[in-house]
Amino acid sequence: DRQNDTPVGRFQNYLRINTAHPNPNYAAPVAFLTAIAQTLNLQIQTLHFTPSKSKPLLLLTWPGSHPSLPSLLLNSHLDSVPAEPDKWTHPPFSAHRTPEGLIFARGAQDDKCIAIQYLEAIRNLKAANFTPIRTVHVSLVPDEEIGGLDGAAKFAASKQFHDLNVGFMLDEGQANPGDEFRVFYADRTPWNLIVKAQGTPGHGSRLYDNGAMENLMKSVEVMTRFREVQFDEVKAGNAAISEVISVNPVYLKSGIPSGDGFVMNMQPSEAEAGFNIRIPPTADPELLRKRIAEEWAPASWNLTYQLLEQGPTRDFMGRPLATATDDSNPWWSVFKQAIESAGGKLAKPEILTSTTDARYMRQQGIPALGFSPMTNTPILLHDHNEHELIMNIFSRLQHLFFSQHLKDTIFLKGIKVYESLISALSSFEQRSQ
Ligand code: MET
Ligand SMILES: [Zn+2]
Ligand SMILES: [Zn+2]
Repeated sequence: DRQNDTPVGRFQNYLRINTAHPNPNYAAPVAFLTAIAQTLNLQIQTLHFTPSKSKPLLLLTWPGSHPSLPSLLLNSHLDSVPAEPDKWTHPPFSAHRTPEGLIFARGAQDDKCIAIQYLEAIRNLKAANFTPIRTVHVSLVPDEEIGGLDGAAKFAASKQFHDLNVGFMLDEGQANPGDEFRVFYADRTPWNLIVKAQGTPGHGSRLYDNGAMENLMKSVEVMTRFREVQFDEVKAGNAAISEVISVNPVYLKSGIPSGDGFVMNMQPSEAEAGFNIRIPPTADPELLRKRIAEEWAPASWNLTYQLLEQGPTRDFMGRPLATATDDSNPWWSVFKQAIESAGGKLAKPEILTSTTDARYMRQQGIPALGFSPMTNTPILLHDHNEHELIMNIFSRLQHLFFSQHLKDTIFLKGIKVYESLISALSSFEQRSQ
């Protein structure tokens, strides 16, 4: 119907497909986006990087007039983090639109908005008879929220990807409560660290050395001190959060279960803690590995550890994963001009506090920027009541009362920004890149 046959209608319908972990439905969004791509006359491929074929990657292509030039890649992930429906004002997969034009849904900001914006921008450019010089690809990838190992990681390492000859990539960014567009030239790489302690068990009343709890607590204390030193740099204004190493405990596990509680008069022989670590490109990963082995989880305290590095920290040449935002990167000035010609103002380029799939493309040496067209919007990714917002004072006041959404005017303006970006970046002719 007519309501559905609009950019906002398509956005809402996409949001109504539940692609939240731990069991994202990938078949439905692939079918949905394929149908849109057919109406746009794009080339459509569904790639699989797992034997079960349960994690499809949809690759859409708009061939350029000079297909031998390096191409432009626009990326968005299909999956989202889970939602706790009880804590939302509107059900997280209803894509409810308030009278003020706020759309509530898990994935509204992270990052289903950009998938639809890419496709609507292409629709408008095609309607205006624009022909790209460079080929434009849109990748809709699975599993970003769980590390991308069966998604972007395998895609970026594949022959299919290599054959795309990608020259530049745009990926997701983060909303800005202010009115500048945020752009990200690097991510922090996530490491998951599990520290396991063993120790002497015994009666709950005894005082002795080398208990599992004591050994684990020593580790937690050392890591907490490291965390404080990093955080103090941020608090003192010497660094942004994204420029330091963060180490946050995410679970603690020990004790001898009894009924719905624990045995209280026994000291356990095993204890475990999990940490989420994020490493900026400026940090030395080797130094951190050494620190973990020698200071955080030394064998001399009866500690062992598992370190899962979720993706690279260095590119294929051993360089930090950061995209240049100066004249050494010819794509940068084209990007910047495209934002300006759409009437936007760019914020100072930042490192992203969190992580995106762009790290896998940067690893291949491809310049990649994280970008968000969400200005004047509260940062609600992974939060309850994710949404988009308007710019006038009346709406800002309204926002005080309806603080959880993606305002459709911001969403529609975002389509215009992507039209400007796609047309400029795909028309950029310099051959050396
Ligand atoms: C665990 S890989 C990254 C997943 C998600 N984008 C995050 O930053 O947490
Ligand atoms: Zn995301
Ligand atoms: Zn996310």
